This record gives sequence, structure tokens and C-alpha cells, in this order.
Amino acid sequence: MTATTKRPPASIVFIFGGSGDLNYRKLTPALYNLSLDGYLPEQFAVVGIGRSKYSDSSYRDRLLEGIKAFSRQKDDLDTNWDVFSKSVAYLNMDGEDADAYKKIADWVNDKEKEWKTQANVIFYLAVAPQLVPDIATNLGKLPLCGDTSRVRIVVEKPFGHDLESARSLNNLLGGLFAEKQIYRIDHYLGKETVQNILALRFANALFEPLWNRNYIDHIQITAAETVGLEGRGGYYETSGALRDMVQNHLLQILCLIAMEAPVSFDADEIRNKKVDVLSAIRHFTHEAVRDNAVRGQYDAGVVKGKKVVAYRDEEGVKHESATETFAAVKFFVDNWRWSGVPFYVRTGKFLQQKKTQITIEFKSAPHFAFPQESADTWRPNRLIISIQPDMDIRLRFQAKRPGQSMMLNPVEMVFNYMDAFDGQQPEAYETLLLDVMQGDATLFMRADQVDQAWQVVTPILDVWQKRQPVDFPNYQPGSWGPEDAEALIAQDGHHWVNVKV
Ligand SMILES: NC(=O)C1=CN([C@@H]2O[C@H](COP(=O)(O)OP(=O)(O)OC[C@H]3O[C@@H](n4cnc5c(N)ncnc54)[C@H](OP(=O)(O)O)[C@@H]3O)[C@@H](O)[C@H]2O)C=CC1
Ligand SMILES: O=C1O[C@H](COP(=O)(O)O)[C@@H](O)[C@H](O)[C@H]1O
Repeated sequence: MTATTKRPPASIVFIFGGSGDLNYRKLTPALYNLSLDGYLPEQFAVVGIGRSKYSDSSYRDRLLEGIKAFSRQKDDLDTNWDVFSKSVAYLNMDGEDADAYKKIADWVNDKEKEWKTQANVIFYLAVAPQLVPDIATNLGKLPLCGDTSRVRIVVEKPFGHDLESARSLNNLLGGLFAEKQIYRIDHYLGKETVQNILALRFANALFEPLWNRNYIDHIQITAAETVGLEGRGGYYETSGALRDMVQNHLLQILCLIAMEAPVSFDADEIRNKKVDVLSAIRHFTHEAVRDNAVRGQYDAGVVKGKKVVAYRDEEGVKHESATETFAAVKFFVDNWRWSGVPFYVRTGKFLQQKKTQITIEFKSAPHFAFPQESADTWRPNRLIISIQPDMDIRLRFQAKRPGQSMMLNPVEMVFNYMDAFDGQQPEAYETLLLDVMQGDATLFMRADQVDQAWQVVTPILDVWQKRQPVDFPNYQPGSWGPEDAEALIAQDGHHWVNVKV
């Protein structure tokens, strides 16, 4: 979310995990697209790091396959790749071998001599979380990393497995780097439609008077996926939906919806306002967890015409697994603005539709003056913010149905991203990588945000760990999740919004 489109200064990006899936599918395609769009500095290099044996040339060939499959821009690919790939190199080293780090320092020295200038140096840790402490410690010993103005470290999710491990990782990183050097990724914050929540709320005076407990009945945040584990069973089995999606992405969206207006777009100003929300979210007692949180696990079935096996039969998953592939929670933000307004949040694998969506449901008009017959078609006012795959904002209100009687019909005013703005949207990782090069941490998680978010989910994790689910598997692939999730919201007289209007 750089405030300027100026190119960043000379930059070298080291990717630990250069031979891995994230780099193949997301990071290199993002850098390639930034290059095509003219955002990369002329003096730019990206160096993949890993134990796999590649030469620069064979590494480039491998990445080209990823570009062909995953880049959002594919025109003139061979020519454009020829130009971009000149910036790509590979360093064969083991991140756990402390002696090998001299190679990195030498690489930077040589490049800076060639460029005749100092560069920003970014270390992107796209490796399994258990490797992060060793790599960060080894990096921290490089004299280069003491230069807080130009050296940054990017840490992928998951950031900790629980509150304790997140705190110990924060302490470790905090002892090695200044907070302003640490970029904790939450890729949802890089999505255009997620960033647009700030524009919608704070660049328009229209919504603010209504954006509170006086006018809003409740809020729903859904991140439904039609995919399953996608080969990440080993990781997912130790994680589950609450850790994988709620602790990070969905609580961050909740923060953007619930935060107070920032005074400026300074990174710490935005993050302070978000931390205020996180610290106001009610921590459930163990008793309250039962009433406010629902978990699910998918059975064997069919999604979008394709057969899928039950979660417990997936590779890397235990036979009697208690890991949830669906979670729904009713959160409360206990502050002046939101007191008493429920925030229903849900996410799950193998659901009926891919849909990330926020629904703001407004309170009913105080008095229904229309003929009683028209009450049948009456629906509450809603503002629906679609994050993906639809990218739109829809405001639902009542209109008079044409005819000789005063009958009502709900209608919508729609803003659609693709119609309103020409051209393609940058992918989240493009925005985030550019921000790191620019030194803008607004869209990254600060240590206290991560800590507060873990505090919010910890009571739920504790209860779920202690009480084994007796009814798993409890939802059909291709459905909207377990019946209890509907009951969670229905007990308050509401329904999940699954379809348009
Ligand atoms: N893939 C995805 O879609 C997403 C991934 N993430 C996160 O990104 C991180 C990486 O995930 P992903 O790319 O899928 O994982 P992969 O298993 O595909 O890649 C792991 C990478 O780590 C490298 N590696 C392992 N051990 C060492 C070592 N001792 N020294 C140097 N490099 C090492 C491997 O290289 P080599 O074997 O050559 O040493 C490989 O490049 C994880 O934290 C994951 O949670 C987050 C969101 C999405
Ligand atoms: O972080 C993660 O996000 C993806 C969903 O991301 P999206 O951008 O496709 O919505 C999820 O599938 C994955 O399990 C999780 O680790």
C-alpha cells in the first residue's frame, strides 16, 4: 500500500525456500509482474536459497515453468522472462549451516560493488516454521543486519503455533532485529478488496455515522473455500481452520471493519488502531466457548462434481484426527462503538462456493408504515463487501415494486471493481513485496497484533484440545458446513448470507 508509485531503491531479495512451492507459485510470479508493471528498481536481484542443487540457469528454467502456470500476465512471456531472469540467481546453501552465511555477505558485497551503490537487502523466509529460528539467528549474526534502515526480514505464516510459541518467536526476532525490520506476512492484507475497506470507510463520510451499534445489527465474515488441503496435509493436521484462517486473516479483516478512523496512513497509526480492536475482543471463558464457537470436519463426498475423501483419509492426517477443517465463532468487540454487536466469523475447506465476503446487516427501520402484505418481501438493509472471487460492494435497500399497490422488493446498488477500473488487479504478494522494498510495514503484522490475536483464539483452542469432538466428521463436502454453524447464528434470529440478495 505504498503511498507513492516511485520505484524502490536498489534491492536484493534473498528467498530462503527458493526451491519451494510458495516461491514457485506466488513470489517469483509476483516479482515478475512487478517488473512488467515497472515497479522494480533498475538495480534489482532476487536470489533463491536452498539445499537443492541448481545452477543459476537450471533454477531459472524451473521458475519459468511457474511463471507459465501462475503469472497473471503472460503476454510476450519468453521475451519478458529473458529480461527479468537476468536478475535471478540461486545460492546453494543449508540455512542451518552457520558458516554458509558468509556466502550471502559476499554476494551482497559483490553486487554492491558492481552497482556502485548500497542496496536494500531483504531476507524472505519461505521455509517451514521450525527453520525460522535458526535462519533468523544466523542472519542476525551478519554485521549487515545491524543496518536497520535497509535490511529487512520477512516471515511467512504460520507465526507460531500458539500464544507461547508466537511469543517466543517474537522475542527471538526482537532480540536480533529492530521491529521496523520485521515484516510478518498476512497475505489477505495485500488483497486489493481488503485494502479497499479502509478507502470505503475512511475516504467517505457517508458510512461513518451508521457504522456503530446504533445502526448495525450484526456483522458476518465468511471465507469459504472449495479446495481442501492441496498437498499440505502434514501442516494442516497440526493447524486446523482456527489457526490457519481465523487467528490471522479473518481477525485482520474484522479489525479493518471495526477499527476507529486513523489520523494518518502511517504504518504504526493503522496498526495501533487495529491492536485496539484486537484488545477489545472478548476472551471467552471455557463455558462461553461452547456457546460461541463451532467446529467441523469434512466427510467423504463430492465438491463441484469431484469425489473427495474424508479428511481423516487424507495423506498426512491421523486416522482419528480431531483437527477442524471448519470453524465458526461469534466474537464480541467490547468497546463503545460495538458493544452488543455480534461478529459472526466462519471459514472452511470443501464448502459449496469459494467466497470471501463481509456482510454488514443494519437494524430494522424503527416503524413499519407499509401495508402488512408488503412485509413478506421485506428484507433488512445490508452492505455486502465481496473480497473474492467476486470483487464488489453491494448495498441492499427496499424499493417499491411497480404496480398499483405499495409492495416492497429488495434491490441492490452495486460497485464492481472490474467494471469500475480498467486493467488487472495486482496480486496480494505483488503489493506486499513492493511494500517491503519500499519499507512500508502498514500491511504487515506487528508483534503486538500477533500476540493479541493469539490471545483471542487461545481459549477456543484450549477447549477444543481438551474436549475431543464426538461427532467428526460432521459436514458433507459441497455443503456450507456443519448444522451447528447454522444454529450458532440462528439462535440470534439470523442466517448466514450464502447467496446474493
Ligand atoms: N505454499 C503455499 O501456498 C503457502 C506457503 N506458506 C508458508 O510458506 C512457507 C514455505 O512453504 P512452501 O513453499 O509451501 O514449502 P515447501 O516445502 O514447498 O518448501 C520448503 C522450502 O524450504 C527449503 N528448505 C528446507 N530446509 C532447508 C534448509 N535447511 N536450508 C535452506 N532451505 C531449506 C526447501 O529447499 P531445499 O529442499 O532445496 O533445501 C524448500 O525450498 C511455510 O511456512 C508455509 O506455511 C504460506 C502460505 C501459502
Ligand atoms: O493462508 C492460507 O490461505 C489460503 C486461502 O487463501 P486465498 O488467498 O486463496 O483465499 C488457505 O487455502 C490456506 O489453507 C491458508 O494457509
